[in-house]
Amino acid sequence: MRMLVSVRDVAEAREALQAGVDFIDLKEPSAGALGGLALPLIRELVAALRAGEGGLDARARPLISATIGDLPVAARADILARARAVGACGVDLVKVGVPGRGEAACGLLAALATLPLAIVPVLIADDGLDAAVIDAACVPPFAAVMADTQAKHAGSLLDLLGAEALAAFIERAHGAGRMVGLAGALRAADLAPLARLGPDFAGFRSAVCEGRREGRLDPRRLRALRAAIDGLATQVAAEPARTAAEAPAV
Ligand SMILES: O=C[C@H](O)COP(=O)(O)O
Repeated sequence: MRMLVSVRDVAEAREALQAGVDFIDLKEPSAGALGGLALPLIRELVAALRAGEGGLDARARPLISATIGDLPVAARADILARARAVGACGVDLVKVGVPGRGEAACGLLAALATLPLAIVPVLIADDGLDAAVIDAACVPPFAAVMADTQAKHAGSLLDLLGAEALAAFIERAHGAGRMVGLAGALRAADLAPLARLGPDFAGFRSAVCEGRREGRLDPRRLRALRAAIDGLATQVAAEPARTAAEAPAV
């Protein structure tokens, strides 16, 4: 399971790189769950990350994603324009929040699928995941699909949805050949169940900040989470052998 961390500036990007994250996600956490940074700042951060400026290690080469901001599903024209503008800043992936259910959300996904961009639909899952919306988000143009939460103080994505619903989401997305990411106030306690679910990556902000997610990244928490995720990989890799050897005959 790869690790995505949301950052708002060069100093935070440096902290995240030093901790060895796999994805740097450009976001303004105080502007909402998928708060967007100003376009000039996104361009500046992408250039600094690619060139290794400002103490950033260009050899680390994380994937760079950026969010477009929290926009209502009805603001389709604004969403498409903002996705194009963020994509033009040179990021690898453009994360677009898809709130709601039914035709409005599916219509937005169909429109996003026409853009010549590497878009990651982020299904806002506080009220559950709609099967039709999952299907519309799992079509080939999309680079990956994520589930995340809007309300960050109501528990983690796992608390809100439960492992069964998330397993069904991951199975559907993997079956369609999409990479899957999970986020939503995920904490260290969620790591073991997450690893069992097997998303391709997990996204973090709340768990790696001093205090609330609107605060600053905490290098100590970042490194501890990186180590815990690395430890999980070893643990999960060891599980099949142990299971085969120790499983009782039935
Ligand atoms: O995309 C990742 C998010 O920024 C995660 O934020 P969170 O851990 O506060 O939900």
